[in-house]
Amino acid sequence: MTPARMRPTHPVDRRLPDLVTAFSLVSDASGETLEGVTVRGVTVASDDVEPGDLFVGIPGLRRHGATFAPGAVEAGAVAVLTDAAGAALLDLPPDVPVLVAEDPRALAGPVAAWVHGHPAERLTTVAVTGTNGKTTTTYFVDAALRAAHPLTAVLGTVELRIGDEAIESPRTTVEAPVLQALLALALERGATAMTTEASSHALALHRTAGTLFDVAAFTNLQRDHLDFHGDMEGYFADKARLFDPAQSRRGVVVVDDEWGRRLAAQARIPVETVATHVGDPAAADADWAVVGADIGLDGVGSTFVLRGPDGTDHEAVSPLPGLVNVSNAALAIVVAHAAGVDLDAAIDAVSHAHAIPGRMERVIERAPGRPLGLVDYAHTPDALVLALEAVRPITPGRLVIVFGSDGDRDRGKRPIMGQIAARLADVLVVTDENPRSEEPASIRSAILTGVRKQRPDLHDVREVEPRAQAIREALALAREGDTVIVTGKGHEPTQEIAGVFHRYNDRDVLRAALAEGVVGSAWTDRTGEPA
Ligand SMILES: CC(=O)N[C@H]1[C@@H](OP(=O)(O)OP(=O)(O)OC[C@H]2O[C@@H](n3ccc(=O)[nH]c3=O)[C@H](O)[C@@H]2O)O[C@H](CO)[C@@H](O)[C@@H]1O[C@H](C)C(=O)N[C@@H](C)C(=O)N[C@H](CCC(=O)O)C(=O)O
Ligand SMILES: Nc1ncnc2c1ncn2[C@@H]1O[C@H](COP(=O)(O)OP(=O)(O)OP(=O)(O)O)[C@@H](O)[C@H]1O
Repeated sequence: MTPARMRPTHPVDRRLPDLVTAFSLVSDASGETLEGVTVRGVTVASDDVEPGDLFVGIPGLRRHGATFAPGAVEAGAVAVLTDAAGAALLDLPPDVPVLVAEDPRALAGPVAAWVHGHPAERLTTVAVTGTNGKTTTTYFVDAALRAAHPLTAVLGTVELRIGDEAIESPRTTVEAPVLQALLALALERGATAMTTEASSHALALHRTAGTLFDVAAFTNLQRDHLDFHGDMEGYFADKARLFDPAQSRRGVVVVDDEWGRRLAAQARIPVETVATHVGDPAAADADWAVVGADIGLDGVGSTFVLRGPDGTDHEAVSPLPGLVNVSNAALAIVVAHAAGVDLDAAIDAVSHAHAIPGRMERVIERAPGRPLGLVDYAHTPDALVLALEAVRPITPGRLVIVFGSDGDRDRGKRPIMGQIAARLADVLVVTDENPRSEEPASIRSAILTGVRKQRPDLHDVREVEPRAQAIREALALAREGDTVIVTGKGHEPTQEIAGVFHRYNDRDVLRAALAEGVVGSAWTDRTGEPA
């Protein structure tokens, strides 16, 4: 099923004249024409139209959505909402009312919320924004919300999940009408809470408009997406939109970086602050602070002490490796508490949070005769450093990495990623990620240029394709005490090669290789050297 089809199964027919009145829309249709029309869904994409929909023709960044109104009407749209420029493009049958508003993109969410009966008002809702850690934090928050809510929904980069039913997600934050329909469906299924990632694109493009979140969360801000937001100020301003009274009731902000401190100072909603770096001066002024952390608990996660606003210390656990996940876990606990979950229950639930698909996911558990096998989404230099630094303290043996770099994307990062891997890991298996239209060998070659800077003799470096074979070779090289980390693709269910999406998943390959008995097979006891 596609996300656009995840709609309530019992939609309510809403009278178009009521919608016109509720949003003060201008209509070209006579009162009589409007009178007979009812809408039961909303979409901004002609391909997603279902019979009975209102099609919103958005003036896009590339083209005007109104151009696609005839196709939308053919597919069953009963009315069109657009702006004056869009209306001027239209030549529709006279029985299809055209409604005009100044900013249809900003209205798509509120109109969809209205059509679906404002589902968010009947759910506990949380939105998580920030450059890194959104997915992880969202799943930790969901784990904590489940302590108080029998059925929850979680929406983000990895999947769109309601209870135990999930479909692949097309992007980090779905289109505004899709979000409202998902909320309505979640309600129908009996959910009482929902957590979503809110990307900066989504906030800039009003995809979350129409929902007043109970709690908004901010992880951090690092350089990213400047092609879209212009500069860091623009990027920050778009993230800050989530902390507006029209968008969220209250906020929880990590104040480890300057952007978080600015956000907390300027937000026009009540904000609780969280400092997650032990010993950071920011902790003195923060409401919540991580005052001690012990990484490597049970060979993987970490324990930490979270000091609350009343000065009480709480022992907590992050089930995922590395200090960044102490940050994410601390934030999630405070967010869930702000959303009404008992603090001890939130702490307990986060400590037992299930694996997050492709985020430091433990696919092979460390065991006698076996390495630890992890899959992580790190696909930028910064994330790669964090991932490898997180894994080193939990690796008594050698750290083996399988990695590549994307085609048709930032070429500059390829040698940097190679150099980082050579510096922070012991054994490197360089392979393909999503080569897209590029020649895979030339991407690997650029990575190896960076590897050579750090390790000119290429000792313990292999170049292997295809990716599945690279994972098998890494496992063959690994022994008890080692860690094999496969980075770059995380949960992704496909690999894009020469324009074709092939079904492929790192976790499946790791599991299959384990089952085939590949672990350690490259070693011969006689020589002590891998074959
Ligand atoms: C850069 C960006 O975010 N673009 C978004 C923007 O597109 P746009 O304004 O360029 O749309 P357009 O192509 O000019 O089309 C205008 C309108 O015509 C409609 N249309 C277009 C073609 C057609 O056949 N029928 C039709 O109805 C489109 O749905 C749209 O409503 O508005 C569209 C409608 O809301 C979005 O679908 C589209 O997201 C595109 C698909 C996208 O890829 N966005 C990515 C960059 C994104 O949002 N990523 C973030 C995560 C970023 C990260 O952290 O990595 C995310 O939340 O996933
Ligand atoms: N709090 C954090 N600070 C910095 N880096 C982090 C943090 N949490 C996770 N990371 C790193 O960022 C990468 C992506 O993590 P995650 O998927 O949770 O973030 P995200 O914001 O959802 O990013 P994306 O939208 O790309 O999935 C991981 O590889 C991890 O190593």
